Amino acid sequence: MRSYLDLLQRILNEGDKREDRTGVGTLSLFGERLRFDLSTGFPLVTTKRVHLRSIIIELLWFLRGETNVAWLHENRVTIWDEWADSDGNLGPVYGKQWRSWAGSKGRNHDQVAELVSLIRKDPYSRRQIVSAWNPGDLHAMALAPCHMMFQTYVANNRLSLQIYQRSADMFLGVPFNIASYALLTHMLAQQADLSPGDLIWVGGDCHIYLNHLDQVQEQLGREPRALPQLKILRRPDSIDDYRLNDFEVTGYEPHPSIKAPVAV
Ligand SMILES: Nc1nc(=O)c2c([nH]1)NC[C@@H]1CN(c3ccc(C(=O)N[C@@H](CCC(=O)O)C(=O)O)cc3)CN21
Ligand SMILES: O=c1ccn([C@H]2C[C@H](O)[C@@H](COP(=O)(O)O)O2)c(=O)[nH]1
Repeated sequence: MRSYLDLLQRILNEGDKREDRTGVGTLSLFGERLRFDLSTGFPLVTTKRVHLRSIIIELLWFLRGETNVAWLHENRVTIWDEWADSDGNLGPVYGKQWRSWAGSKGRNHDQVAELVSLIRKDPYSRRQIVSAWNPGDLHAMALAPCHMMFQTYVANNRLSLQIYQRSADMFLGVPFNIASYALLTHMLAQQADLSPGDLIWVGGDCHIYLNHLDQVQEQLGREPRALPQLKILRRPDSIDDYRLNDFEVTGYEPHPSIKAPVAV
């Protein structure tokens, strides 16, 4: 994860200091890319402890098509609470757009199921895309999608995935986002009988919140450690059938966690 740390350092050195929607203020750079070869290890930040359980639960929640925090709560995950209304609703966020994008003539599009079948049927298709950016629904979402679009690519029996993140909270959100899409790449590859290839993360506005600067400095003083390995313990029948205990991570020995307030 050296490349992630290098990007943090570059934002500290060269970032544009600016106001933002939350009122906290950030240092920001635009248009950055990180690449991880998933065959060499699972990209989970080691310079602080990252809570993978929350990440897996959040991804399963997206895949269930959920947009209410109730299911997250049943699984003791609270990361979306600040944005939910009093009934727990977030509006038509990722789960809705991924699994039932409302198209014309009342037709719903299950983009994820369509992606899996397209990867299987036409691995060289250049249309292997899932988008959460639905302009007609943005007004009703608690937060506009940050990781808004991803594309997959098959070569040499390896499935690669590129994710575009328009807005990236480099300290809190991005370690979650990278691990989440690495998991999704493993799952999609397994469903298509392929090996996981590269994960390419592309960030638009890549920012460090001004109340995360000490935490980032603390992290940059630490030596990154070997990446853990991810194993999926069985082959579920479909992308809908994964459960928390299907995932096993070994060799994760991170530095201690570092707390930081989330900007709302
Ligand atoms: N400003 C901001 N940053 C984000 O990363 C973010 C948002 N807003 N809004 C929507 C979601 C919610 N996400 C979040 C929210 C909180 C944490 C967080 O507090 N992480 C803690 C551990 C929390 C836990 O596992 O329970 C951390 O130390 O990483 C992470 C991602 C990512 N997104
Ligand atoms: O998965 C996520 C979700 C959100 N973020 C961050 C990026 C920004 O700091 C905020 C969103 O604010 P906007 O004003 O809508 O850009 O949340 C993230 O990094 N990852």
